[in-house]
Amino acid sequence: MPGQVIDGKAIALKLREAIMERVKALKSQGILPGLAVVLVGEDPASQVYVGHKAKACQEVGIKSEVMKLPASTSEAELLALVEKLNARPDIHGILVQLPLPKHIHEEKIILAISPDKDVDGFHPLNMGQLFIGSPRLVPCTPYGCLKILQELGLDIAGKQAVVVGRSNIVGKPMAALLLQEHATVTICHSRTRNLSEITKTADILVVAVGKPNFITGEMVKPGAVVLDVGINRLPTGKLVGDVDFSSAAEVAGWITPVPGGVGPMTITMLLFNTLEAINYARK
Ligand SMILES: Nc1nc(=O)c2c([nH]1)NC[C@@H]1CN(c3ccc(C(=O)N[C@@H](CCC(=O)O)C(=O)O)cc3)C=[N+]21
Repeated sequence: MPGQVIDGKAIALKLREAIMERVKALKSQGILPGLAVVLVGEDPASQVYVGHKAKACQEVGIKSEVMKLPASTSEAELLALVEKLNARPDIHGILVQLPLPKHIHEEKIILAISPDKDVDGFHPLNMGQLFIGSPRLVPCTPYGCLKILQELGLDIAGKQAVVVGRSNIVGKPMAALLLQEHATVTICHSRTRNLSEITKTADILVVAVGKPNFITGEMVKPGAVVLDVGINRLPTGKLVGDVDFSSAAEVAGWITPVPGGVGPMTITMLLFNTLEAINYARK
């Protein structure tokens, strides 16, 4: 029997309604949540994502400030802007859109963002807190994947979870979150041998490799939950994930589509983290 398609958009909308209520309550206490989104360069895909983020903020009542800087911006100039934003009491969250132009060291910028305003959860302090089991601000995409599992009422404890991809922004924090929820976690990557033997053991399969249709139905355990983090634009203009949806959906118990799966949850968790960051703001 083909698996059920997970409506990430519907789950995201439901969570955003709760976020909207929290924003209202904060405003009645005189607190206006503020998010700064910094975009360096003119990458068209990044422009679109930043637009989505600003619109989502507006819809729930969060103040967003989008700062667009030319690709020629120096590392020192970007660091100076981050310092300014760190010091602003009206800005609770700072997101510097990645990837950055090659002449800017991403690691240096991430380190410069105050861990208290790091709504991406990429700062080593927040990443470290997650890995020692005391999560603070949690990276939005893996957090969104966890919320999907929780909202659907799917058990994680004791399950076999396989994460395909070992990036700092998705694979590693995803593995840490699943471990925290008591799954038995395996991380696979480009050097993994017998990948399909391992993916076939997964009750929960999370795929974040950036390769269109990389995981096919034969690699999926019958009944598994498949979360597809990939967003790949084909030359035809079609948007596809890292999972071959049609073959995997025949085998999986639950599966996220692309678009309309994990993506809307990522933005929802960014809104959520912006409200969380208010708790870390210095009074
Ligand atoms: N510092 C930083 N933080 C990020 O969180 C970050 C980043 N840099 N750089 C780029 C990636 C990408 N990303 C997406 C978020 C939402 C959708 C999303 O909402 N997708 C929708 C629509 C897709 C579409 O139509 O284009 C969907 O999947 O249904 C996609 C991609 C956040 N990123």
